[in-house]
Amino acid sequence: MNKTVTYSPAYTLVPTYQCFNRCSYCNFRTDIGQSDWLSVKKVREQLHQLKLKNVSEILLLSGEVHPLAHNRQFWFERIYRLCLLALELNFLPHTNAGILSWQEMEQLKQVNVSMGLMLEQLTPKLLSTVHKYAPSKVPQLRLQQLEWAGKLKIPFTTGLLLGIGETESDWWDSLKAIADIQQEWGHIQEVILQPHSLGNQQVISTTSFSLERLPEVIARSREILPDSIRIQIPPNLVVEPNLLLKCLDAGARDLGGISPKDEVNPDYPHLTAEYLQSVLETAGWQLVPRLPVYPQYYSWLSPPLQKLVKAKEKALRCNKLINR
Ligand SMILES: O=c1nc2n(C[C@H](O)[C@H](O)[C@H](O)CO)c3cc(O)ccc3cc-2c(=O)[nH]1
Ligand SMILES: C[C@H]1O[C@@H](n2cnc3c(N)ncnc32)[C@H](O)[C@@H]1O
Ligand code: MET
Ligand code: SF4
Repeated sequence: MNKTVTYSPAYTLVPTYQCFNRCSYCNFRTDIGQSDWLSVKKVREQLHQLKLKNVSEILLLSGEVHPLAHNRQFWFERIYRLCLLALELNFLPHTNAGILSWQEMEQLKQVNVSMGLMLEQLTPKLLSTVHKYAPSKVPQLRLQQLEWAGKLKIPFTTGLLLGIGETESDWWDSLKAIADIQQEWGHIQEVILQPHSLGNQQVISTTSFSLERLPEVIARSREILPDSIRIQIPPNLVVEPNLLLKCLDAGARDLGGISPKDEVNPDYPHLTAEYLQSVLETAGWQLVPRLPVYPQYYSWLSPPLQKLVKAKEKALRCNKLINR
């Protein structure tokens, strides 16, 4: 068996924390007008400091502006501009900015090597609970986004948020929906199985996902999802070494972006890749860095993006040798 586990050395940018949705599990959002927009100037400074570190991915995670709000265009252009800047500085952008119009997605494809949107869960019943005030979380809308990304040939990351009030059979329904979309379009690189983890900002006082169930969810996901999809789990939310190893035994093969701060779950700091490697080694696993786009999708990218990706791939290989 190939005992390789991947992760993406990443840095997260947040264009805005302001969000018109109110998912009751969210520790990220602020109300409209209650936080600053990330400026191009500030990002330029931040990214310049990063230049020598081994970071390849810039993950842009954003709060959302209502599609009909007067500042939707301003929001979109800021995100586009930040992606461009990241590219100019030789980083590879991956944007998850929630629901986008077809045109917005088409434009972001030009400045992203891959994009993401969590399905969360397929069941509509969450629309009367945790998603009651979150119009962006309508499951059919999210499925449509996954299909559009497929039609536009955008390498994509999606996933489930576990433990937000869904049942066990809801998990399998959500996974089957993703499997069906993959069957048709083949653009889904990874599925994140994200355990809902309580933080100190969120409005509900429900419980976190019971982590000990994660290995069985992974094992069943491995049966439902096609082999072309890698299963990702966040190591900062699954910190107990034995549990992490059980998740790998069950079929997880990717640890996602490892960045200085997990913006979505700021109460759960990331461990370093070196530490994770030391845990994985005890069971014969090897942790290797990857890019935010997998090689089988390189031909989907525009020629300038392909060129940059190939250069980054080379750099990744060299760094790996230097670090050994
Ligand atoms: O590559 C991605 N990683 C996503 N990640 C994983 C990310 O790579 C890292 O685990 C950290 O969030 C980086 O700070 C998420 C993590 C979460 O806690 C919640 C949501 C996401 C969503 C994405 C995503 O769309 N694309
Ligand atoms: C960007 C993604 O972050 C996830 N997300 C939002 N809040 C939490 C939380 N408390 N715990 C874990 N994941 C969360 C959702 O799945 C969203 O789509
Ligand atoms: N707002 C987007 C979503 O929920 C991405 C960031 S969530 C912290 O899909
Ligand atoms: S999870 Fe995303 S959509 Fe929901 S409130 Fe938070 S930022 Fe907004």
